[in-house]
Amino acid sequence: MDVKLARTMRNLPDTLSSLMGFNKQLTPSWTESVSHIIDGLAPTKPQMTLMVQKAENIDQDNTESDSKVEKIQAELVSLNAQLKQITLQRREALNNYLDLKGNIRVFCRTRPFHHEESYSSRNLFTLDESNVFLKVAETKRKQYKFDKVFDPFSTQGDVFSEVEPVIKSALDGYNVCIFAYGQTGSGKTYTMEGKPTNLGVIPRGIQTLFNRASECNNRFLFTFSMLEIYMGNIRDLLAPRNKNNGLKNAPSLSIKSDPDGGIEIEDLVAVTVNSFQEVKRFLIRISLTSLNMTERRKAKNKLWMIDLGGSERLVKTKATGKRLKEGKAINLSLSALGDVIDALQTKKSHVPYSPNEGDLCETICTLGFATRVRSIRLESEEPPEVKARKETVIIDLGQKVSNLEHECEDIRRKIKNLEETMEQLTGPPPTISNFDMSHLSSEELKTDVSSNVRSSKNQREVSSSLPRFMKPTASSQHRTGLNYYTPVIKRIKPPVPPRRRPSSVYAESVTVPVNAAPWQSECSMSMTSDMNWTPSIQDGTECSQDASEYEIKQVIFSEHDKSSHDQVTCYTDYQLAESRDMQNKTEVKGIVDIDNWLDQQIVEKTSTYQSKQVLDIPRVTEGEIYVSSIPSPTIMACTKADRQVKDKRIDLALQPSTDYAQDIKQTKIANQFTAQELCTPPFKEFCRNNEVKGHKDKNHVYHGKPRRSLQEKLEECMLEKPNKDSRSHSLQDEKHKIAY
Ligand SMILES: Nc1ncnc2c1ncn2[C@@H]1O[C@H](COP(=O)(O)OP(=O)(O)OP(=O)(O)O)[C@@H](O)[C@H]1O
Repeated sequence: MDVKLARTMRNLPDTLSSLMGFNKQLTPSWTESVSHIIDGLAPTKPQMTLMVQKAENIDQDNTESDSKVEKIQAELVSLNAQLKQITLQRREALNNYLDLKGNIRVFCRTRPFHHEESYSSRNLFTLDESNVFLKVAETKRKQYKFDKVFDPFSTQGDVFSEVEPVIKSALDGYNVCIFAYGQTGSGKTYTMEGKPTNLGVIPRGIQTLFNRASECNNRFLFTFSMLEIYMGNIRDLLAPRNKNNGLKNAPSLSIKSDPDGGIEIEDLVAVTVNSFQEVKRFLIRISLTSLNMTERRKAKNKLWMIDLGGSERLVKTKATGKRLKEGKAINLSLSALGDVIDALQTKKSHVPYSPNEGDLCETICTLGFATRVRSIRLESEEPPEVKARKETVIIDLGQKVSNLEHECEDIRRKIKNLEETMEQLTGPPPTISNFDMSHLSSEELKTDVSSNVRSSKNQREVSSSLPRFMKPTASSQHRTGLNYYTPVIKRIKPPVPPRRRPSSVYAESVTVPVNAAPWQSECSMSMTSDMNWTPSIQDGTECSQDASEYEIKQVIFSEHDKSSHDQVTCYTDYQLAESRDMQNKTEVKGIVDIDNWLDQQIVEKTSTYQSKQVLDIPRVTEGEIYVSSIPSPTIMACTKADRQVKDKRIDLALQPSTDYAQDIKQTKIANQFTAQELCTPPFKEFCRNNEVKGHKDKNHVYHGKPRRSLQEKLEECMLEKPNKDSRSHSLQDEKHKIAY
């Protein structure tokens, strides 16, 4: 009946119009057909009853489903509000916790002894939770105090659990810098990078960032850069290259600061990454120890994770030639790092970021000095009762953070379930297409890049004898009459909806880093440059800082930006939808998509790099430990950009209490002791097959090879075809490498 009825119904208008006007059609056959239609249309009584019932059921169903949807919507609104509230509380608690713990925190980790290490050296130190006691003479022990001491049995997880809260705070808009300091072989790389089976701080940190970012209501854009500071020059390790334009010839980059206090490294390639897996591709591929950076839009907070060059003394290394030069520069750099920290710690009126006020780091000094000095306070100044109260508050806050994190997780789970139910009831939500995230980030970066290039053109003429990144800032040029100052071009900012500031704490975390940020992120670089400046002038040696860096730039969009879409979507989804568009935009502006970047490298005759890279990496099993006479400690310092905590509930002095400069100084002294009394250079190297290679001259094995820059290593990996010679050369030359 249905098909027939449908046809009849379709014809009904014609039929009715005929009835109304065209009497001539009232023929017997027409009348018959109309009666037939009417018969068909009129349901029988039982049919009618059924239809009415059906209609009632549908109505009822619709009403039920509508009320269900309404209920879910209401629940979602309430849960999202709760989540927002709890997230703010968590953020506030976490930041209070970190502030109380100290904005500069120093950990000491001693690595396990190798079985070949002398037994006598094992009695040279003892440890407790926060002290290392070093036996410096028969009856004399020196005490070194840290925020936490990790004994040789500590795991990578133990170390990371101390660092993790600081890394999480980077997502809240704080600048963070984590670096490892210690002599060669003390375990810096192991701690920072780890091994594939036992990941260190850097990969764990990156993973945490991605995990947290995907849970968060904000959207993030992570970009990844990698650079090396070597012999006074900054080189971009991700810059496109080919055979003719090898890394050796790659131009040195300059650090540029702008009047806003922002610091940028000009023309630095930034590759977008969407997941930990993508970052891992870099790690695998480049296999470097390094530094990470997160960047919050507007606030531009950065996370740096740095594996510094070895801190051993030159007298011990007996290095000559290029190696001596490099060693000198590294040690000068490290000692300048100590001086900077010392000045901050002891609240000296001048922080030797730089030799004079007219150099590159002027802006950094100005912006960073007050913030840092305010945050540093010697532990000994703290009365015991305050300390005790502080400890209690820290424990409470730690517990609070963890409870709140659990609450957040619960709520997120509920939200997810409700959204799934909603989807079943109403169908999938519309896809987001109107939120152009790429233009926000890339526009900003575009202006940065272009302004960098612009200022660099001017700067290039200034003091060309200096490494490029040490050139004076625009403002100092201006002040010293060089007049190379070029104002940063007016940034074309994309239209951004007004930012919502749900609470003072959130507002702080959004706004304060703009002022407080520079010192943290820039100190890494400024220390590097400053460290080198004076010595380079004084002794004429080349400057170098053998630290390499990863950067992850992160753009966080305010919740308001996102709330217009009324749904939580992680960046990855968005990125998929917009990837082509974004790619086109970002490539022009110095940000490239990871696949593109990798393709570029492969196209540029690097098809062999992977096997080369693998060959270059000695596989050291977990059981193996690099030989050194004493597991001299790796010092890890974590810093978080300071800002005032306005939580009235905590009426304690919030100054941190690390004796950092003292620690650094003492570490230097310790190295002297170890050099005289304790150290015997390692005498074997690890090979891929774990075979121990003996050497006639042990010192030669340890010191004989110049420190190869990361860039050189990379270049070798990228440009050379693997051959037996290079492979054996590499295996013999490389004492050890990062095992990624
Ligand atoms: N905590 C640890 N547990 C086990 N092995 C460790 C630990 N720390 C370091 N090692 C091992 O000691 C060796 C030297 O460590 P690592 O390469 O990290 O030193 P480093 O300080 O980074 O040296 P360099 O300054 O030359 O880069 C490596 O083989 C590493 O696996």
